[in-house]
Amino acid sequence: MASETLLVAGGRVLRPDMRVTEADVLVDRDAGRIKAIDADRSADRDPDVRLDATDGLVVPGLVNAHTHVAMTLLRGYADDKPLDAWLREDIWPAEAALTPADVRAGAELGILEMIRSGTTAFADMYFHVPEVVAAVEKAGVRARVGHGAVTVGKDDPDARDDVEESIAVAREYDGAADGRVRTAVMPHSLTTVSEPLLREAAAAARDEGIPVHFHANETEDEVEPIVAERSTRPLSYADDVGILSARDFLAHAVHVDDSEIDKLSESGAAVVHCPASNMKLASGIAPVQRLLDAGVTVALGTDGAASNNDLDLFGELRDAAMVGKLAADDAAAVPAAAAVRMATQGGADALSLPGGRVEVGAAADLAIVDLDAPHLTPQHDLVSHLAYAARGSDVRHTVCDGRVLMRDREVLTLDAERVVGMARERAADLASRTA
Ligand SMILES: CSC[C@H]1O[C@@H](n2cnc3c(O)ncnc32)[C@H](O)[C@@H]1O
Ligand SMILES: [Zn+2]
Repeated sequence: MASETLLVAGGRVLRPDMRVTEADVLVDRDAGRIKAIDADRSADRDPDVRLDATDGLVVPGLVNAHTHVAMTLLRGYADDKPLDAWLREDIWPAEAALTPADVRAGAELGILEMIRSGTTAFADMYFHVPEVVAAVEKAGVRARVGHGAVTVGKDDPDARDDVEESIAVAREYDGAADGRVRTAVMPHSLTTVSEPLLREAAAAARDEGIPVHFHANETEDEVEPIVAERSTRPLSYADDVGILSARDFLAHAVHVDDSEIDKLSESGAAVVHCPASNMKLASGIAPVQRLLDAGVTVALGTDGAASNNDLDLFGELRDAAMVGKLAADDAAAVPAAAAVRMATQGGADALSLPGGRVEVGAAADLAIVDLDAPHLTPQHDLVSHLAYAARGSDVRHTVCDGRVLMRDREVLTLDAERVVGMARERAADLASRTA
């Protein structure tokens, strides 16, 4: 029996080399792959499903390469503090009160927000991971998920338990949701996990062929103790404990020196740039153009919704292009195409997930951006529009793995009203419990 088809018809298409061409995109729904990109618009005149892309631009589904999705419940809970105080005084005490049902509600809310703004894949570091997996499965997106292990401040058995949970969760859920869920071992950071347990996490990940994901070089306060205690830079330490390989990806890399940029480039480890979170927590400005010049794979992440405060990756695209110029003191740095590559190809490559490119044979993970808007008029350069002018609310349809997740701005896989209502209830209850 012939497989079912989806035709995304009447639009323009962003190609992997950043050219924009007029074409229809034909999708094999059973395989979840792009079957044809047809400039003659004759690919399939009778598809099983048709999406209208008139006045639209078909782009790869965006990849949010670092978040803590259930932190949507903590959006606006604590603002205007630097990272360390924010985590210790507000966020960690609140997170200690989160139940599995809270994480489920927060994850569904975050995924709803991401589907609405054209994100089809994300990396998530949190706890109560089965709830995140269930939300991903239901919503139809892709994710690389993991349990974030923290050992600082815990006695030995508790510290070990947390790292073992990170390893066990990574083993158990890799390949869940028909392969849309992949995993990573996720030690929280180089300063919040002890050296022996970092080494154990690294060894387990290597044995399983699973990546390691962690926060690194986010603030000066995090770099200084490592340099003082170990007389080495944090990424040299990360390399030494075994968490800097071509599979691994780290969030932030704000305060990196030349030797660390070389290390990233030699190892093949990817960086997830989180410009909004870095600005809001005043962590610093990552040297993105220098990373790109060194050949490092750079992706974009929102970080959690409590330090952003949204999960709209279009905001990161714009922030990355803008702040990249400031960091380099050069208006030509991080041009629009580089920012778009980070949000698409860079994200898929960093996470080792399918997608990130609209090309034949690639995963059918797509966002169709509606160009018929005053703020997207005129249309001299659509790559410029994606980086500097488009917003998540411009996304008209979202497709992941060949399945339509949002059609004409209506999310089909989640009941938006129920998800928002549940998140409101859970957040109010959490606030009353932590007051
Ligand atoms: C233990 S699960 C992950 C953990 O990370 C916390 N977190 C959120 N944002 C950041 C950030 O910018 N740097 C470091 N850690 C962060 C989150 O609240 C969870 O506790
Ligand atoms: Zn983070």
